[in-house]
Amino acid sequence: MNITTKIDRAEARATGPLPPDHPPVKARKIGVLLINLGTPDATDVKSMRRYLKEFLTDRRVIEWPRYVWYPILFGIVLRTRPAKVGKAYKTIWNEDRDESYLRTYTRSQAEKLGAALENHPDIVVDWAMRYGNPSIDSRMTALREQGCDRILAFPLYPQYSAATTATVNDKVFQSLMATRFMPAVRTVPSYHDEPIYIEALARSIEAHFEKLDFEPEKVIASYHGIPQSYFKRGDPYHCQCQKTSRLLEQRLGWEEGRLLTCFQSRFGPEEWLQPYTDKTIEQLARDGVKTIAVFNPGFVSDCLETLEEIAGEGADIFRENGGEKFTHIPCLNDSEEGMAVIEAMVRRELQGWI
Ligand SMILES: C=CC1=C(C)c2cc3[nH]c(cc4nc(cc5[nH]c(cc1n2)c(C)c5CCC(=O)O)C(CCC(=O)O)=C4C)c(C)c3C=C
Ligand SMILES: [Fe+2]
Ligand SMILES: [Fe+2]
Repeated sequence: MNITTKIDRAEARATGPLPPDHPPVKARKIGVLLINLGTPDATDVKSMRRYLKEFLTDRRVIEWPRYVWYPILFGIVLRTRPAKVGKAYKTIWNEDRDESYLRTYTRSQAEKLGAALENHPDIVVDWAMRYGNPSIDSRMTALREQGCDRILAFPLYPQYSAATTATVNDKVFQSLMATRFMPAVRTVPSYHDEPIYIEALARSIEAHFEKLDFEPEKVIASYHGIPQSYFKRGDPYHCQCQKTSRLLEQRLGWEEGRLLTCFQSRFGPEEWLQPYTDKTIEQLARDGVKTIAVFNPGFVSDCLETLEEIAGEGADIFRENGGEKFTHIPCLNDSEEGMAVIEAMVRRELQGWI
Protein backbone atom coordinates (compact mmCIF):
# COMPACT_ATOMS: atom_id res chain seq x y z
CA MET A 1 0.00 0.00 0.00
CA ASN A 2 1.52 3.33 -0.96
CA ILE A 3 1.48 6.43 1.24
CA THR A 4 -1.26 8.18 -0.72
CA THR A 5 -3.65 5.23 -0.38
CA LYS A 6 -2.96 5.14 3.35
CA ILE A 7 -3.88 8.82 3.66
CA ASP A 8 -6.98 8.38 1.45
CA ARG A 9 -8.21 5.61 3.74
CA ALA A 10 -7.49 7.66 6.83
CA GLU A 11 -9.47 10.50 5.27
CA ALA A 12 -12.35 8.18 4.44
CA ARG A 13 -12.36 6.94 8.05
CA ALA A 14 -12.46 10.53 9.30
CA THR A 15 -15.33 11.57 7.05
CA GLY A 16 -17.21 8.24 7.31
CA PRO A 17 -18.62 6.37 4.32
CA LEU A 18 -19.62 8.71 1.50
CA PRO A 19 -22.92 8.37 -0.39
CA PRO A 20 -22.38 7.25 -4.01
CA ASP A 21 -23.26 10.66 -5.52
CA HIS A 22 -20.93 12.59 -3.16
CA PRO A 23 -18.13 14.56 -4.87
CA PRO A 24 -14.72 12.97 -4.23
CA VAL A 25 -13.01 13.98 -0.98
CA LYS A 26 -9.27 14.41 -1.34
CA ALA A 27 -6.60 13.54 1.20
CA ARG A 28 -5.59 16.65 3.13
CA LYS A 29 -2.14 17.74 2.08
CA ILE A 30 0.14 20.73 2.55
CA GLY A 31 1.71 22.42 -0.46
CA VAL A 32 4.99 24.32 -0.38
CA LEU A 33 5.57 26.45 -3.46
CA LEU A 34 9.01 27.98 -4.07
CA ILE A 35 8.63 30.99 -6.37
CA ASN A 36 11.36 32.93 -8.12
CA LEU A 37 11.22 35.89 -10.46
CA GLY A 38 11.08 34.28 -13.84
CA THR A 39 12.85 33.48 -16.97
CA PRO A 40 12.23 33.26 -20.70
CA ASP A 41 11.53 29.82 -22.20
CA ALA A 42 14.21 30.37 -24.84
CA THR A 43 16.58 33.08 -26.05
CA ASP A 44 14.90 33.84 -29.40
CA VAL A 45 13.30 37.24 -29.91
CA LYS A 46 9.72 35.92 -29.70
CA SER A 47 10.27 34.15 -26.36
CA MET A 48 12.17 37.14 -24.99
CA ARG A 49 9.40 39.51 -26.04
CA ARG A 50 6.70 37.37 -24.40
CA TYR A 51 8.69 37.22 -21.17
CA LEU A 52 9.57 40.93 -21.08
CA LYS A 53 6.00 41.90 -21.90
CA GLU A 54 4.64 39.93 -18.95
CA PHE A 55 7.38 41.35 -16.70
CA LEU A 56 7.18 44.98 -17.76
CA THR A 57 3.39 45.24 -17.78
CA ASP A 58 3.37 44.37 -14.08
CA ARG A 59 2.26 47.50 -12.21
CA ARG A 60 4.31 46.44 -9.20
CA VAL A 61 7.46 46.59 -11.35
CA ILE A 62 6.80 49.72 -13.40
CA GLU A 63 4.72 52.13 -11.37
CA TRP A 64 4.42 54.82 -14.03
CA PRO A 65 0.88 55.61 -15.25
CA ARG A 66 -0.11 53.33 -18.14
CA TYR A 67 -0.68 56.23 -20.52
CA VAL A 68 2.97 57.26 -20.05
CA TRP A 69 4.54 53.79 -19.92
CA TYR A 70 2.68 51.77 -22.56
CA PRO A 71 3.66 53.91 -25.59
CA ILE A 72 7.31 53.60 -24.49
CA LEU A 73 6.99 49.87 -23.71
CA PHE A 74 5.18 48.84 -26.88
CA GLY A 75 6.71 51.50 -29.14
CA ILE A 76 10.36 51.19 -28.12
CA VAL A 77 11.27 48.70 -25.35
CA LEU A 78 9.54 45.60 -26.75
CA ARG A 79 10.89 46.34 -30.23
CA THR A 80 14.53 46.74 -29.24
CA ARG A 81 15.19 45.00 -25.93
CA PRO A 82 14.21 41.37 -26.73
CA ALA A 83 17.04 40.93 -29.25
CA LYS A 84 19.58 42.63 -27.01
CA VAL A 85 18.64 40.73 -23.85
CA GLY A 86 18.26 37.46 -25.78
CA LYS A 87 21.88 37.80 -26.86
CA ALA A 88 22.93 38.31 -23.24
CA TYR A 89 20.91 35.26 -22.10
CA LYS A 90 22.66 33.15 -24.77
CA THR A 91 26.00 33.78 -23.07
CA ILE A 92 24.78 32.29 -19.77
CA TRP A 93 22.31 29.63 -20.99
CA ASN A 94 22.46 26.19 -19.39
CA GLU A 95 22.96 24.26 -22.63
CA ASP A 96 22.70 20.85 -20.92
CA ARG A 97 19.08 21.47 -20.01
CA ASP A 98 18.30 24.14 -22.60
CA GLU A 99 17.08 26.58 -19.97
CA SER A 100 18.37 29.40 -17.81
CA TYR A 101 20.28 28.61 -14.62
CA LEU A 102 17.59 30.37 -12.62
CA ARG A 103 15.14 27.68 -13.68
CA THR A 104 17.68 24.87 -13.16
CA TYR A 105 18.48 26.02 -9.62
CA THR A 106 14.87 26.68 -8.63
CA ARG A 107 13.85 23.18 -9.72
CA SER A 108 16.80 21.69 -7.86
CA GLN A 109 15.95 23.68 -4.71
CA ALA A 110 12.41 22.27 -4.80
CA GLU A 111 13.69 18.72 -5.32
CA LYS A 112 16.18 19.02 -2.48
CA LEU A 113 13.61 20.56 -0.16
CA GLY A 114 11.20 17.74 -1.00
CA ALA A 115 13.90 15.20 -0.07
CA ALA A 116 14.63 17.03 3.21
CA LEU A 117 10.93 16.87 4.12
CA GLU A 118 10.37 13.27 3.08
CA ASN A 119 9.40 12.33 6.63
CA HIS A 120 6.23 14.31 6.01
CA PRO A 121 4.39 12.38 3.27
CA ASP A 122 1.53 14.87 3.45
CA ILE A 123 3.79 17.68 2.16
CA VAL A 124 4.04 18.35 -1.58
CA VAL A 125 6.88 20.64 -2.70
CA ASP A 126 6.67 22.41 -6.05
CA TRP A 127 8.18 25.46 -7.78
CA ALA A 128 7.00 28.26 -10.03
CA MET A 129 8.02 31.53 -11.69
CA ARG A 130 6.31 34.92 -11.37
CA TYR A 131 6.94 35.58 -15.09
CA GLY A 132 7.17 32.79 -17.64
CA ASN A 133 6.93 29.10 -16.86
CA PRO A 134 5.93 27.17 -14.85
CA SER A 135 3.42 29.83 -13.92
CA ILE A 136 2.19 30.39 -10.37
CA ASP A 137 -1.36 29.77 -11.53
CA SER A 138 -0.55 26.37 -13.04
CA ARG A 139 1.35 25.14 -9.97
CA MET A 140 -1.21 26.46 -7.48
CA THR A 141 -3.87 24.55 -9.45
CA ALA A 142 -1.71 21.42 -9.44
CA LEU A 143 -1.26 21.65 -5.67
CA ARG A 144 -4.99 22.03 -5.11
CA GLU A 145 -5.68 19.10 -7.43
CA GLN A 146 -3.40 16.99 -5.28
CA GLY A 147 -5.55 17.80 -2.24
CA CYS A 148 -3.55 20.65 -0.68
CA ASP A 149 -5.87 22.55 1.61
CA ARG A 150 -2.96 24.49 3.10
CA ILE A 151 -0.32 26.16 0.93
CA LEU A 152 2.88 27.88 1.95
CA ALA A 153 4.08 30.27 -0.77
CA PHE A 154 7.77 31.15 -0.59
CA PRO A 155 8.83 34.19 -2.66
CA LEU A 156 12.55 33.55 -3.02
CA TYR A 157 13.75 37.04 -2.07
CA PRO A 158 15.71 37.56 1.16
CA GLN A 159 14.91 41.31 1.08
CA TYR A 160 11.32 42.45 0.63
CA SER A 161 10.33 44.73 -2.22
CA ALA A 162 6.89 45.46 -3.64
CA ALA A 163 8.46 44.83 -7.08
CA THR A 164 9.32 41.25 -6.16
CA THR A 165 7.79 39.76 -2.97
CA ALA A 166 4.46 41.59 -3.19
CA THR A 167 3.85 40.82 -6.84
CA VAL A 168 4.50 37.12 -6.20
CA ASN A 169 2.00 37.14 -3.35
CA ASP A 170 -0.52 39.06 -5.50
CA LYS A 171 -0.32 36.29 -8.09
CA VAL A 172 -0.68 33.53 -5.51
CA PHE A 173 -3.88 35.04 -4.13
CA GLN A 174 -5.14 35.97 -7.59
CA SER A 175 -4.87 32.32 -8.61
CA LEU A 176 -7.41 31.44 -5.91
CA MET A 177 -9.97 34.10 -6.73
CA ALA A 178 -12.31 31.78 -8.61
CA THR A 179 -11.88 28.71 -6.41
CA ARG A 180 -14.73 27.29 -4.37
CA PHE A 181 -12.62 25.37 -1.85
CA MET A 182 -9.91 27.90 -1.13
CA PRO A 183 -6.87 26.54 0.71
CA ALA A 184 -5.44 28.34 3.73
CA VAL A 185 -2.43 30.30 2.52
CA ARG A 186 0.70 31.46 4.28
CA THR A 187 3.54 33.42 2.73
CA VAL A 188 7.17 33.34 3.84
CA PRO A 189 8.33 36.82 4.88
CA SER A 190 11.68 38.33 3.95
CA TYR A 191 14.59 36.85 5.87
CA HIS A 192 17.26 39.52 5.32
CA ASP A 193 18.39 39.44 8.98
CA GLU A 194 17.93 35.76 9.83
CA PRO A 195 21.10 34.39 11.45
CA ILE A 196 21.03 31.24 9.30
CA TYR A 197 21.00 33.37 6.12
CA ILE A 198 23.81 35.63 7.31
CA GLU A 199 25.82 32.56 8.31
CA ALA A 200 25.24 30.92 4.93
CA LEU A 201 26.47 34.03 3.11
CA ALA A 202 29.52 34.30 5.36
CA ARG A 203 30.47 30.67 4.86
CA SER A 204 30.06 30.85 1.11
CA ILE A 205 32.36 33.89 1.00
CA GLU A 206 34.95 32.26 3.27
CA ALA A 207 34.89 29.02 1.28
CA HIS A 208 35.28 30.96 -1.98
CA PHE A 209 38.23 32.98 -0.64
CA GLU A 210 40.01 29.80 0.47
CA LYS A 211 40.15 28.71 -3.18
CA LEU A 212 41.65 32.00 -4.42
CA ASP A 213 45.34 32.77 -4.95
CA PHE A 214 44.72 36.35 -3.77
CA GLU A 215 42.96 38.15 -0.92
CA PRO A 216 40.46 40.66 -2.40
CA GLU A 217 41.15 44.19 -1.14
CA LYS A 218 37.51 45.23 -1.51
CA VAL A 219 34.36 43.14 -1.53
CA ILE A 220 31.10 44.40 -3.04
CA ALA A 221 27.70 43.17 -1.87
CA SER A 222 25.72 43.98 -5.00
CA TYR A 223 21.92 44.00 -4.69
CA HIS A 224 19.45 44.50 -7.53
CA GLY A 225 18.37 48.15 -7.47
CA ILE A 226 14.95 49.74 -7.40
CA PRO A 227 14.05 53.31 -8.42
CA GLN A 228 14.69 55.88 -5.66
CA SER A 229 11.04 56.91 -5.95
CA TYR A 230 9.86 53.47 -4.76
CA PHE A 231 12.11 53.75 -1.72
CA LYS A 232 10.82 57.26 -0.97
CA ARG A 233 7.24 55.97 -1.16
CA GLY A 234 8.00 53.48 1.60
CA ASP A 235 9.47 50.32 0.12
CA PRO A 236 11.63 48.80 2.90
CA TYR A 237 14.00 47.14 0.41
CA HIS A 238 16.88 49.57 0.84
CA CYS A 239 16.90 49.27 4.65
CA GLN A 240 16.74 45.49 4.48
CA CYS A 241 19.71 45.36 2.09
CA GLN A 242 21.70 47.65 4.37
CA LYS A 243 20.87 45.47 7.36
CA THR A 244 21.97 42.28 5.60
CA SER A 245 25.31 43.91 4.78
CA ARG A 246 25.77 45.26 8.30
CA LEU A 247 25.11 41.88 9.93
CA LEU A 248 27.36 40.15 7.45
CA GLU A 249 30.18 42.61 8.05
CA GLN A 250 29.88 41.99 11.80
CA ARG A 251 29.88 38.23 11.30
CA LEU A 252 32.93 38.35 9.01
CA GLY A 253 34.80 40.63 11.38
CA TRP A 254 36.38 42.62 8.55
CA GLU A 255 37.94 46.05 8.98
CA GLU A 256 35.56 48.92 8.24
CA GLY A 257 35.36 49.87 4.58
CA ARG A 258 36.30 46.51 3.06
CA LEU A 259 32.69 45.49 2.41
CA LEU A 260 30.77 47.92 0.16
CA THR A 261 27.02 47.83 -0.45
CA CYS A 262 25.99 48.70 -4.01
CA PHE A 263 22.98 48.41 -6.33
CA GLN A 264 22.97 47.05 -9.88
CA SER A 265 20.70 46.51 -12.91
CA ARG A 266 19.31 50.01 -13.48
CA PHE A 267 16.45 50.18 -15.95
CA GLY A 268 15.03 53.35 -17.51
CA PRO A 269 15.83 57.02 -17.00
CA GLU A 270 14.94 57.41 -13.29
CA GLU A 271 17.47 57.66 -10.51
CA TRP A 272 17.89 54.28 -8.78
CA LEU A 273 19.30 53.32 -5.38
CA GLN A 274 22.96 54.26 -5.10
CA PRO A 275 25.87 53.69 -5.13
CA TYR A 276 25.69 51.93 -8.47
CA THR A 277 27.69 48.71 -8.74
CA ASP A 278 29.17 49.35 -12.20
CA LYS A 279 30.29 52.89 -11.31
CA THR A 280 31.79 51.66 -8.04
CA ILE A 281 33.75 48.89 -9.76
CA GLU A 282 35.08 51.43 -12.26
CA GLN A 283 36.02 53.92 -9.54
CA LEU A 284 37.78 51.30 -7.41
CA ALA A 285 39.91 50.25 -10.38
CA ARG A 286 40.73 53.89 -11.20
CA ASP A 287 41.67 54.50 -7.57
CA GLY A 288 44.29 51.77 -7.84
CA VAL A 289 42.48 48.85 -6.20
CA LYS A 290 43.88 45.75 -7.91
CA THR A 291 41.78 42.92 -6.50
CA ILE A 292 38.04 42.75 -5.79
CA ALA A 293 35.30 40.24 -5.16
CA VAL A 294 31.61 40.77 -5.90
CA PHE A 295 28.71 38.74 -4.58
CA ASN A 296 24.91 39.04 -4.80
CA PRO A 297 23.24 38.47 -1.43
CA GLY A 298 19.76 39.38 -2.72
CA PHE A 299 19.70 36.73 -5.44
CA VAL A 300 18.80 33.25 -4.24
CA SER A 301 20.01 31.78 -7.53
CA ASP A 302 22.47 32.85 -10.16
CA CYS A 303 20.81 34.36 -13.20
CA LEU A 304 21.34 36.87 -15.99
CA GLU A 305 21.91 39.69 -13.50
CA THR A 306 24.67 37.88 -11.62
CA LEU A 307 26.35 35.79 -14.33
CA GLU A 308 26.26 38.18 -17.27
CA GLU A 309 26.04 41.60 -15.62
CA ILE A 310 28.45 41.00 -12.73
CA ALA A 311 30.68 38.00 -13.50
CA GLY A 312 30.85 39.08 -17.16
CA GLU A 313 30.46 42.85 -17.58
CA GLY A 314 31.60 43.73 -14.04
CA ALA A 315 34.87 41.86 -14.54
CA ASP A 316 35.42 43.63 -17.89
CA ILE A 317 34.82 47.08 -16.37
CA PHE A 318 37.30 46.34 -13.58
CA ARG A 319 40.07 45.18 -15.93
CA GLU A 320 39.48 47.91 -18.51
CA ASN A 321 40.06 50.52 -15.81
CA GLY A 322 43.28 49.11 -14.40
CA GLY A 323 42.06 46.40 -12.02
CA GLU A 324 43.84 43.06 -12.09
CA LYS A 325 41.99 40.29 -10.28
CA PHE A 326 38.21 40.08 -10.17
CA THR A 327 36.21 37.24 -8.70
CA HIS A 328 32.46 36.65 -8.56
CA ILE A 329 31.18 34.64 -5.62
CA PRO A 330 28.30 32.39 -6.74
CA CYS A 331 24.85 32.77 -5.18
CA LEU A 332 23.80 30.23 -2.57
CA ASN A 333 21.88 28.36 -5.30
CA ASP A 334 21.16 24.75 -4.29
CA SER A 335 24.31 24.45 -2.12
CA GLU A 336 24.18 22.87 1.33
CA GLU A 337 24.22 26.32 2.98
CA GLY A 338 21.57 27.65 0.63
CA MET A 339 19.29 24.69 1.22
CA ALA A 340 19.73 25.01 4.98
CA VAL A 341 18.31 28.55 4.73
CA ILE A 342 15.34 27.52 2.58
CA GLU A 343 14.56 24.51 4.75
CA ALA A 344 14.77 26.51 7.99
CA MET A 345 12.40 29.20 6.69
CA VAL A 346 9.93 26.58 5.47
CA ARG A 347 9.99 24.58 8.72
CA ARG A 348 9.48 27.74 10.74
CA GLU A 349 6.52 28.89 8.66
CA LEU A 350 4.91 25.42 8.66
CA GLN A 351 4.64 25.39 12.44
CA GLY A 352 1.14 24.43 13.53
CA TRP A 353 0.56 22.65 10.22
CA ILE A 354 3.11 19.88 10.80
C1 LIG B 1 11.75 48.87 -13.27
C2 LIG B 1 12.18 47.70 -13.55
C3 LIG B 1 12.68 46.68 -12.62
C4 LIG B 1 12.62 46.63 -11.22
C5 LIG B 1 12.02 47.61 -10.26
C6 LIG B 1 13.26 45.41 -10.84
C7 LIG B 1 13.44 44.99 -9.52
C8 LIG B 1 14.02 43.78 -9.16
N1 LIG B 1 14.41 42.73 -9.97
C9 LIG B 1 14.96 41.72 -9.22
C10 LIG B 1 15.49 40.51 -9.67
C11 LIG B 1 15.72 40.18 -11.02
N2 LIG B 1 15.53 40.99 -12.11
C12 LIG B 1 15.88 40.31 -13.23
C13 LIG B 1 15.82 40.77 -14.54
C14 LIG B 1 15.23 41.98 -14.93
N3 LIG B 1 14.83 43.01 -14.11
C15 LIG B 1 14.22 44.01 -14.87
C16 LIG B 1 13.62 45.19 -14.41
C17 LIG B 1 13.37 45.51 -13.06
N4 LIG B 1 13.69 44.79 -11.97
C18 LIG B 1 14.29 43.59 -16.23
C19 LIG B 1 13.75 44.37 -17.41
C20 LIG B 1 14.90 42.32 -16.27
C21 LIG B 1 15.11 41.41 -17.49
C22 LIG B 1 16.42 41.53 -18.06
C23 LIG B 1 16.56 42.86 -18.74
O1 LIG B 1 15.76 43.16 -19.63
O2 LIG B 1 17.49 43.56 -18.35
C24 LIG B 1 16.34 38.99 -12.87
C25 LIG B 1 16.94 37.94 -13.80
C26 LIG B 1 15.97 36.97 -14.41
C27 LIG B 1 16.68 35.89 -15.19
O3 LIG B 1 16.01 35.12 -15.89
O4 LIG B 1 17.88 35.73 -15.19
C28 LIG B 1 16.23 38.91 -11.48
C29 LIG B 1 16.55 37.73 -10.62
C30 LIG B 1 14.92 42.15 -7.86
C31 LIG B 1 15.44 41.33 -6.69
C32 LIG B 1 14.35 43.44 -7.82
C33 LIG B 1 14.04 44.33 -6.71
C34 LIG B 1 14.36 44.21 -5.51
FE1 LIG C 1 14.95 43.06 -12.04
FE1 LIG D 1 17.33 52.77 4.70
